[in-house]
Amino acid sequence: MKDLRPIIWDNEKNQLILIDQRKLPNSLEYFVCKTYEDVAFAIKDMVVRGAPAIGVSAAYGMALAELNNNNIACGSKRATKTKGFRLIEKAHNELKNTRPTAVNLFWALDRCMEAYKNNKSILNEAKEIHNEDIEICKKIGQIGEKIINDGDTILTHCNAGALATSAYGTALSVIRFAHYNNKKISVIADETRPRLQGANLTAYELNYENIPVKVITDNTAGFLMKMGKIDKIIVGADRILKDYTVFNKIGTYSLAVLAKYHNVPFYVGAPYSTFDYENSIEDIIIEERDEKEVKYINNINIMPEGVSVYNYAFDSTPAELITGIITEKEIIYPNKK
Ligand SMILES: CSC[C@@H](O)[C@@H](O)C(=O)COP(=O)(O)O
Repeated sequence: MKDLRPIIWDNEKNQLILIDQRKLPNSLEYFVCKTYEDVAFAIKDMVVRGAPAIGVSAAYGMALAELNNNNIACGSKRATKTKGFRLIEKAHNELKNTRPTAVNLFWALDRCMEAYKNNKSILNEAKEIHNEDIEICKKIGQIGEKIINDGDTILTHCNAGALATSAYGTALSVIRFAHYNNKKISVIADETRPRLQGANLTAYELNYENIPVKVITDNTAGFLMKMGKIDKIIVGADRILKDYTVFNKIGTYSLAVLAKYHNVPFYVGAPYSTFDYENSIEDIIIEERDEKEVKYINNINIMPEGVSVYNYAFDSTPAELITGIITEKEIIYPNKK
């Protein structure tokens, strides 16, 4: 079976093709980006989501800005070098403002800006970031699968799978490679309110590869741990600080606390591009999304008029709750002396 590739660069038409994740699991449709503004919209509206995937998409957004810029430069209204630079800077800023928490976005955009400043092709840089991400995710799976035992039931949160990256995923790459190595595993996917990435995306991609998966409401996780039905938890990450504080989808912290209480090993799968060595916890902006995501289910209001909500998209989990961080190079054990 062909593996899921959420990000495709169309070399003939010079356009970016994304799996439209808003439409899953009911239909597999594609969203075409011809300009960097299309890419900015796709990230904001969560056509594409997941830390590595938004980084790679944003890099192609920069490439589209460069290509469209070259078209202007070649046309009748030939742009001056300074005007060209300003246009690339504008794309860089607009793409940076799409989502605030996942560091891969800023990392990929800065890498493309640097390439541009050094007179290199942004498109080549974007393709490099894309190909690297595929290899890195594969490595995370190959290194991480060693922690999985035959017969394990693994709980995961949100979607840290192929759909959140260029292929394989981070947390789900570990699960995939255990499955590829014939370990009999099963997965419990938190539905992940309010956007339901677990129910819509994780269940979709595991089912697509015939990896056994069951979906639970988020508030079922503790009870399953109490009954001894969870052997391990593996989640992804949107940002990891130098003290190994992990920012990930809202609900990750609650899971980690529950895991500690129930002695369930708690792992994070993430590439080094997710590490942020510069900022500390108080510098990180936790995205707050539209309250409609909580207030409405299937376009039907579920709350009394005038009542407000909290809709934080991410939370932070301290290193003391984390058993290991699986990267493309090694497994880091933050609490091993
Ligand atoms: C491999 S991706 C890790 C995270 O990006 C993922 O778990 C997550 O929290 C995604 O959040 P989302 O809001 O869907 O972009």
